[in-house]
Amino acid sequence: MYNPKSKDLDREYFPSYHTTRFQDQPEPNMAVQEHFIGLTKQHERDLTEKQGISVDHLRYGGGRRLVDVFYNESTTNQAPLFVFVHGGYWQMLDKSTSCSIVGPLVRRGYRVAVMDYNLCPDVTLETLMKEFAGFINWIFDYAELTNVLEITFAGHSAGAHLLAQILQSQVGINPQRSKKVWALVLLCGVYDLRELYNLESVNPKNILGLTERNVQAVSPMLWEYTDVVIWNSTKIYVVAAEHDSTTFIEQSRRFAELLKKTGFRASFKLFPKYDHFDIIEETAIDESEVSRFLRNIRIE
Ligand SMILES: N[C@@H](CC(=O)c1ccccc1NC=O)C(=O)O
Repeated sequence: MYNPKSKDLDREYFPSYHTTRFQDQPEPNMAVQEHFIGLTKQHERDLTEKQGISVDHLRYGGGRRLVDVFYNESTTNQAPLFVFVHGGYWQMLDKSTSCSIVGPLVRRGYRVAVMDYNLCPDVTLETLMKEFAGFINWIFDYAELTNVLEITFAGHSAGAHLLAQILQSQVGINPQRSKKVWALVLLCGVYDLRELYNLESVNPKNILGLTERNVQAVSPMLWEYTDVVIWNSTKIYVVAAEHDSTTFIEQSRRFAELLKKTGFRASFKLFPKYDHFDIIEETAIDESEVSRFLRNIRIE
């Protein structure tokens, strides 16, 4: 139990119920989600239409396994690479809602990759995670081909969960590769799926394909990490938003503790004022708290 006081687990695992915005709307939770989708799609259009940013469309596999890489005329060959993985409970959203983070980072010299992945129920969560491991290896191949020396990965919500896999030895990252990873930023994620997979609201008709037997295999909080030393130059930030549920905040806090105890350079950070959605929306604003945090990682 991550929030022993709660009697409503559906609510604990529905981030939109915890926003303090849109309180004048009949259903603030619907409003916050609609706003998020509308605004993030606008951010995507602005990149090419208003900000002079270019994009390469690439593919790392079949179906929806697509990657967009953004840069502008000042981007150097040796630019650091920033990779963003979207959330949406493994069943919604795509790269058109993943581009808020791009503008401020491209303007500060990064090349930024956002990606799509096959969603549940087209694939089970176990299959999605295998495909995501394929993406991680693909992006390191891409980095090698393009002479990238430094990579930062960030994931939001379900995307943070997917990204945690990079630390698992089965994914097969070697020390040459892990040394390139400057930071791993896990924003508002879930790392233990045992409470969540039984909830019809989050996992309707079990579209994630989870059972009591395989839920441990998809829960980073329950894994054993054996390849810790290869990550000794990577900073890991496990971040939660103040207006996330107690369960979400506690999952992040405890995941950070677990990583620290295991020997990773991990820290927990609670971002005041933000909720699950504006923490991503505001990555589009050059001087927002979250943007400043993301770019300071490099100089910390
Ligand atoms: N239906 C969920 C939506 C949701 O969880 C979500 C939406 C956008 C981005 C991330 C999300 N959550 C985790 O991946 C809710 O209403 O909170």
